[in-house]
Formats: sequence, C-alpha cells, structure tokens
Amino acid sequence: MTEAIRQSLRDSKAARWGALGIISITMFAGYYLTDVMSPLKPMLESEFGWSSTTYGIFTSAYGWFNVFLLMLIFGGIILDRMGARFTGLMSSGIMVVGAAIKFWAISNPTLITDTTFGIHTQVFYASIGFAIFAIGVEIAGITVSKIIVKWFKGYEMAFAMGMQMAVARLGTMLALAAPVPLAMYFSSVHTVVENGQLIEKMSPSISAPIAFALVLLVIGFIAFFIYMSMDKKLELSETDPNAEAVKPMSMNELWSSIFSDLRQIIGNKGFWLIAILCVLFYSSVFPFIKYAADLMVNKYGLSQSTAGMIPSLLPLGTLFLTPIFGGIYDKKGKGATIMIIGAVLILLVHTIFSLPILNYWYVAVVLTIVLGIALSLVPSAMWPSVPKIIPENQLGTAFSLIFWIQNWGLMGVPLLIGYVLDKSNPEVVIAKAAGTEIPLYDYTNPMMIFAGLGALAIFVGFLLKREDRIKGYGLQLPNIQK
Ligand SMILES: C[C@H](N)C(=O)N[C@@H](CCCCN)C(=O)O
Repeated sequence: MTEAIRQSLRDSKAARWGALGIISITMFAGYYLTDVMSPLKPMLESEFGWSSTTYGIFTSAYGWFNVFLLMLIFGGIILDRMGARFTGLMSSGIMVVGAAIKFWAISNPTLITDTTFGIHTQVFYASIGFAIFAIGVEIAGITVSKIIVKWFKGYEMAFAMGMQMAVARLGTMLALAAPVPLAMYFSSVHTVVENGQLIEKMSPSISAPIAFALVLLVIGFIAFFIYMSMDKKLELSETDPNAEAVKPMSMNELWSSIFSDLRQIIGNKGFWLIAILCVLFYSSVFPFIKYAADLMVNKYGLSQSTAGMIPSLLPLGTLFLTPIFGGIYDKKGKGATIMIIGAVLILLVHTIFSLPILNYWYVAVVLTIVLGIALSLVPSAMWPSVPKIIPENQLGTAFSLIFWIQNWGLMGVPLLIGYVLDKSNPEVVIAKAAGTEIPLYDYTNPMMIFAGLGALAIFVGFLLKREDRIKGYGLQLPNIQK
C-alpha cells in the first residue's frame, strides 16, 4: 500500500467529530465539578461557617498535588509514552475517586466541628478530594488536547479545540447556574435551638449538586471506554503493515528520552512565553469565576439564589465564540493578535469591576459578556498554537508543563484573593466571629489584582508575537493546509 492511497480514519469527518464528541462528555463532567462550589460560597459560609480564607484554601487545593507532587508533569510524560487510551482512562478514573471523597466530606456533618492540620476537618477532606480530582481533570485536559491534535492535524484543529472547550464550558455554566437550585430543591427541615426556643429551620443540601457531579463523572468515565475503541481503530488505520515493529526501550533509554524531551521543551523561548501568557490569562479568569457569584451578591446587590445567573453568562458566550474564533484562526491565522486582543479585554473588564461605581446589575451583565469574549479569544488561539511550537511526540509533556505552570496561578490566586478579601474587610471577619449581622465585602482590591494580571498578559502577548516573527513558528498563519 503506498503512502498516497492509504486512508486514515481521521480522513473521515464523521469519525473525527464522533471521537471529539465522546471525549467532550468526559471534559464536560470534569468542568462541572471544578466550579460546582462557587455559587455555594455564601451557603458554605452560612451553613458550615467557612470564611473567605477557608474557601480560598479549598479552591487552591486544585493545584496542591498537580503543582507540589508534579502529578501533572508525570501525567504528560505518561501520555507521551503510554498513549492517550491508558492516560485518558486513568485520568477519568482519578476524577471519579476525587469527586467521591469531596462528596463524602461535604455530606458528612460530623466533620464540621473538628480540625485537621489546623484547618476545619470538612475543609481538609473536601480539599483532598478536590486535589485528587484536579489531577484527573488536568491530565484528562492534556490527553484530550493531544487526542485532538492526533485526529485534526491538517484539518480544522482550532475549530475542534474550540468546540471541545465550548462543551466543557457548558459544564462550567451548569456549575454556576444549577447548584443553588439543586441544593434548595433537596433541602431538609431541622429543629434547632435559637434564643432558647426550638425552631424549625430549612437547611439546603449542599452535597446534592456534588452528587450530581459524581453521576456525570461516572458517565464521562464510561464515555472514555467508548473512545478507546475508536482510538485503536485510528491507530490501526495509520499503521503501515510493512513497517518494522518498534523495539521497546531499555530503562536507561527511557529516562534519557524523557530528559531530552524536557530539555528541548524548556530550552524553547516560545514555550515559555505561551506558558507565562497562559498562567496570567487563566489566573485572571478561572479564579475570578470562583468569586464571581459572591461579587454579584456583595457589589451588585443580587440575592444568593440569583447570584450565579450573571456569571453563568460568561461560559454561555464562549460556547459559540470559541469555535468561531478557532475557525477564524484555522482559516486566517493571526493567532498572536487574537491572544493580545483577549488580554486587553481582560484588563478592561476587571478594571471596571474594581471601580467603586456603576454598581448596577446590567453593568455586571455587560462586563461578564465581554469577559466571555476574552475567554473565547485567548484559548481559541493559545492551545492550537502549541503544536506550532512543539513537535507532536513531545506535545503531552509540553501541554503538561504549560498546565503545571498555569496551576501555580490557579492554586495561588484564589488563595491570595480570599486572603486579600478578608484583610481588606476586617469588619466582615469581626461580624462573622461575633455572630452579628454580616456587612458586605468590598471587592476593589481583589479586582485590581485580576486587572494587574490582565495588564501583564498583554505585555507577554506582544513578546510572543515578536518571538513568532523572529523564529517563524507560524502563529500568524492559518492552520488549515490547502
Ligand atoms: C484548567 C485547564 N488546565 C485548562 O487550561 N483548560 C483550558 C483548555 C485547555 C485544553 C484545550 N484542549 C480551558 O480553556 O478550559
């Protein structure tokens, strides 16, 4: 069979989009669990007595194992050596285990009164569960990225990445809109003593939205099994029957190939610029989402039950726009410019959010929509640019290193914001401790931090564009090969 007439399964549009559809289910479930707690922040404070710092600690757990135990980097190395089938199944299984631990911690009221390692025992176990889950969802993220490159190289790759991210954002959207109604729907009546009197109190079920996440994640795990058979067929369709079998590597060869990959990647300036842009950009959006519902209550005067609605518009816009911008990048190029425009929007939105004026809900709606445009622009160009800078056999490792650097921000920034929020609002902390009426948080300082990240991202975007001009990565060129 000659090279010219051999057909790969990826040449079939139905097969590549079918594969994409299946892996997107797994990521949808993962993104739902990632943000499910953010609209519940006020409830976690009123029902379980969490503070903003406690919430920040829990949220930062996302990066604990990925960052400090280098789990993500191991994930990337495993992906490049063991392949997408093994790594995808492993990571979706880890997601289920982590979510189950988190569910157990949140639904177990006996944990509320104790402390472990100086933190609330419930927060401790919920954080451990979240940290384990995060290993899974992050490794699944790099696996899915590599899978898309495998199926879509030379085709509509940025559009496909955009579509996958759009489905994942549906998960984020659901996580912002559904938890409070779900928790209220499953609320139960308790008898409590207040001012010496027995009264009946309705308590929302904070664990119900997490139970729902667990069900979604199990479906995502099963979906990955289905993908595995497609992946096998793809490989078979691309295997040359006349090719010699690849000789297995000795342990020494394996280690030296891992170190050589790492050396090449970290010696690449383009890689560093993308990674730094990535951490700055994502740290100004994803941690913001964790506080967005609370911002709506405290700055824009929305009720707890409606506060998640405005932030849920953020992923809504990205559903349509990420694939559209991805399609533009595929056909017209201008990847670096697209990323810079996205970073400018970030700076603009967070600066306006930080101003102690214009506290009207419709201003929050407009700003959230613009932030959604930024969250479509940057990722639609950033991820499809990585294969232009790094060769395919090192992509798993490169994506994992980028995610690893990004996770420092995803871990550190929420913690910083929670800390800054408590420090800038001592009256709230005092009122909580005294059990008196809790005043509103002033979000000026946290929002200025987010704006600062946006400003830095613009600067790095320009450096990346310059580096592209020097090295000729082709970031400004279309992805579709005519
Ligand atoms: C949080 C995660 N590490 C991340 O960066 N997710 C990106 C998507 C990356 C891979 C796309 N195929 C996101 O924008 O959600």
